[in-house]
Amino acid sequence: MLSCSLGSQWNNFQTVSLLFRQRQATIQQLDHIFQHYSNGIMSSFATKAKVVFVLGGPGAGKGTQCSRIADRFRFTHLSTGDLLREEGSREGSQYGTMIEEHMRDGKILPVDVTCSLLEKAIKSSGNSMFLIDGFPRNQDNLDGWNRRMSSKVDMQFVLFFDCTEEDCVKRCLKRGLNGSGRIDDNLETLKKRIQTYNKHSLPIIQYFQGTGQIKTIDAGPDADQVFSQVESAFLASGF
Ligand SMILES: Nc1ncnc2c1ncn2[C@@H]1O[C@H](COP(=O)(O)OP(=O)(O)O)[C@@H](O)[C@H]1O
Ligand SMILES: O=c1ccn([C@@H]2O[C@H](COP(=O)(O)OP(=O)(O)O)[C@@H](O)[C@H]2O)c(=O)[nH]1
Repeated sequence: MLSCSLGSQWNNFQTVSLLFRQRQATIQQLDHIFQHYSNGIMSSFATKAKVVFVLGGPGAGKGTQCSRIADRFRFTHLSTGDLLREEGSREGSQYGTMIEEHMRDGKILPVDVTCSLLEKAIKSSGNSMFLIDGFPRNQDNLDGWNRRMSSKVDMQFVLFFDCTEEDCVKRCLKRGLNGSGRIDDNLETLKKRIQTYNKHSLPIIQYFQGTGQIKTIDAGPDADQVFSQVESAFLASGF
């Protein structure tokens, strides 16, 4: 039996090399053995992509912190909101109107739309470590992800930015006033986003709390102080 550990792969190569030196195998046999062993070595390196989900209320600071984590720990930051906005404004997209309407109403898009964009971004990134920012936001998201993606990646943990409703609203309104250009950074949509968050996203956060996969960050202080908590959480997980 071939083992996938590097130690035994090395022993296998030593055996092949000995056979060759002792002229006890034909070139064809050696080639066959070499292919077999090198496939084993390749599979021992082909590890699954690592994924961290990043959750929290609208404006909690998920995007701000994800940029810093990506720089510090070499993750690729996949903001589901940004992926949806890009898809929504892509010429010829069949989802343009649907995305705009859902965002304006603070509603969550069907998981197939979001998951397809995530899968495409993961495949084309060239990286193997991902922050998935703003997803999963409801049971449909979580079920769809589990059906489609969970066996293809290694979920590490869920980073939860715990922020008061008051701070969330203030930050989004300020972001809007500073020219975010987002159709949902206004008071009317924000009320709906907060309702959606409380009704659909909090139960998902509570679910992950139950499974022990959550790392909670106090998102109230300034961004530097928040990042020092985040950094400790990643270092404690071996990143
Ligand atoms: N810790 C913080 N304190 C105050 N403002 C913050 C903090 N973190 C982010 N912000 C600001 O709040 C707004 C929302 O942050 P963002 O990272 O875009 O949130 P999210 O991705 O959760 O919607 C941005 O304008 C950002 O500059
Ligand atoms: O997985 C996702 C992520 C975002 N959205 C939509 O995109 C909006 C903006 O999301 P984003 O993450 O950009 O902003 P946040 O509300 O977290 O500040 C949400 O209100 C939803 O309408 C969605 O449907 N599914």
